[in-house]
Amino acid sequence: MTNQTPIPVVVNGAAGKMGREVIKAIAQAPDMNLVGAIDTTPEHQGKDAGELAGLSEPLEIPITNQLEPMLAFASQEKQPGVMVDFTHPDSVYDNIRSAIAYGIRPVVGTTGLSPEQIQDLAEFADKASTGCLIIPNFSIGMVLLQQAAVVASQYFDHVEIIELHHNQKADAPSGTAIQTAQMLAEMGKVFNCAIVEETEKLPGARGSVAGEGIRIHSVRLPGLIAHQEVIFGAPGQIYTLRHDTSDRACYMPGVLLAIRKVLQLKSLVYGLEKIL
Ligand SMILES: NC(=O)C1=CN([C@@H]2O[C@H](COP(=O)(O)OP(=O)(O)OC[C@H]3O[C@@H](n4cnc5c(N)ncnc54)[C@H](OP(=O)(O)O)[C@@H]3O)[C@@H](O)[C@H]2O)C=CC1
Ligand SMILES: O=C(O)C1=N[C@H](C(=O)O)C[C@H](O)C1
Repeated sequence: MTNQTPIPVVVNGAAGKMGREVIKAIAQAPDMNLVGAIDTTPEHQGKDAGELAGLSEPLEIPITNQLEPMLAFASQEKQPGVMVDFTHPDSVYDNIRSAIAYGIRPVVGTTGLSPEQIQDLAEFADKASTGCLIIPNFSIGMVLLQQAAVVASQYFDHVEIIELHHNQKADAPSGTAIQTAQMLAEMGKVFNCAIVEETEKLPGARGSVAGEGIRIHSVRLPGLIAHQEVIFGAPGQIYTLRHDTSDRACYMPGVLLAIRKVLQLKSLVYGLEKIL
């Protein structure tokens, strides 16, 4: 490790399930320094971010709901700063724009951005020549599953996606399932040509069509964390790819990599596979 100044990092959504995990990971990364912890939850205001994350020692960084002043503060650091965002689909677009406006590089795990919003943010980041990473899934296992699915899609014409998550998840389908379907749709063929005329006796029974005929089904249950199956079918065979998350720690190597990589970028990049 060199003597370089640590990367100043602001965590947005610091009191959430992912935010707490990110704070623990940053506290253990010698090349990073937590400079701000934002969260809107009223009962966590003023609490120490480290203690809330379960660290034995306080980090002396209190949780605040003041994003803009914190971005302004981080922009005064010697090193360019990074904002990690794990908040909510309703706020993430504005959070990214604010960070870029202050010259702070966003590393975004929050899902639920529309394609139009992502396009708009890409133009905004381009104009500001500022790196921005939007990563629907930070786990290496999911990148490998998606790569395997792309290979399989060359040989199978029928595929459906099932994603299963905890029931506190705000958006459906998951950002990962949408990205997986996009990757398959980019293969340049139409999947799942119907061989009978189908009638849905209950609306939604056949899931939602993401593009090129690819259907996504969303399951929400307590007891789940994050899981995805991509199921290919052909006469006489089924090929199933499945990824299971058993601990949110699985996302942390990807988050730390993204914090380091975003400083080298001058535009918006979408997907962990692009920075590996
Ligand atoms: N890319 C990836 O690999 C992963 C992505 N995710 C995504 O990350 C997001 C967060 O997930 P998770 O941590 O499980 O969710 P949580 O609800 O546990 O955490 C979100 C936190 O952000 C707070 N919050 C909400 N709005 C704002 C805001 N405008 N500014 C600051 N803080 C805010 C929430 O407070 P309050 O509860 O009071 O609203 C909460 O404390 C989701 O979109 C999820 O899909 C999750 C896991 C992995
Ligand atoms: O909300 C979650 O938990 C997760 N959200 C992301 C998504 O929507 O794809 C990533 C992972 O599935 C966990």
